[in-house]
Amino acid sequence: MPRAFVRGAAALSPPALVLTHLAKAFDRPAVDGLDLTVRAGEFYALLGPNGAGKTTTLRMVAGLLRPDAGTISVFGIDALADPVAAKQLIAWVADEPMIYDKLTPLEYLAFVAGLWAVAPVHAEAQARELIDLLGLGRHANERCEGFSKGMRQKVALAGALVHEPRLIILDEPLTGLDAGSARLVKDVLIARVRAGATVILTTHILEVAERMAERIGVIAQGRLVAEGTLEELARQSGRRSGLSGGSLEDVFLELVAAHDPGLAA
Ligand SMILES: Nc1ncnc2c1ncn2[C@@H]1O[C@H](COP(=O)(O)OP(=O)(O)OP(=O)(O)O)[C@@H](O)[C@H]1O
Repeated sequence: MPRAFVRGAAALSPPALVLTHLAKAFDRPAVDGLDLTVRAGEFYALLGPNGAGKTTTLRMVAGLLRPDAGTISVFGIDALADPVAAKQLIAWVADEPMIYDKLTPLEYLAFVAGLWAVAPVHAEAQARELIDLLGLGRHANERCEGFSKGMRQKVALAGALVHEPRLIILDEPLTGLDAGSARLVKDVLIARVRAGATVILTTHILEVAERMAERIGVIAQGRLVAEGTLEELARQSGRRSGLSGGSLEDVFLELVAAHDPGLAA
């Protein structure tokens, strides 16, 4: 499908994700009145220091945690009122995903596709394509129990994509992958965005956000403290510090320190 057509369709779609005043506290607030909008068809990276509330936010979007307050809308669907409809549009890939060790990648993907009621012929074609794209072809018929952490991560990603979700949410998807595997995962995600899907990922690898994301959101202490393209973020941080330019690392540390002086170097 031509890219311009895909882009045009995305522009007509409701946003992939709208969070308003989202809040969740454990013994103290983890997500604290978060407002965030991710457009349809966008590659969006969520950055923030350890404990900023990124995973908690995404777990609420994926329907794994109930917010204390706020709203979650996924392509216009109220995810709190109709979680099943929202979940059908979402793929969630945790930072330490669970897969079934006794199954082979092909069996696991067939199982997951069955849960989503994907037609078996289509599911098998999807599964084989994903397994090949992620470099797992040689292991397609081996049980996952002998797989390395990186191989398991790729099986989990393939499982999350097999029902062709419109919103793909990944928590630290590239941590622990070698350079070759990371490249394969990045290529698969970019291909999905080109085909019209929306990707939201968290990462501590700033270069990933810098190179892949169309927009970057920075979270600190459970709130969105800055958002935009890399250039926009640099301008926001430059205005504060009186400096301009700088790498995403400079900009990120500046923005986070401005909202949490305890983190200032
Ligand atoms: N299940 C839980 N029970 C108690 N506290 C929790 C729980 N999950 C998260 N928290 C707390 O909520 C806060 C936000 O955690 P969260 O995992 O969302 O941060 P994060 O931005 O994803 O951090 P990291 O980059 O380290 O993964 C932290 O203070 C954390 O200790």
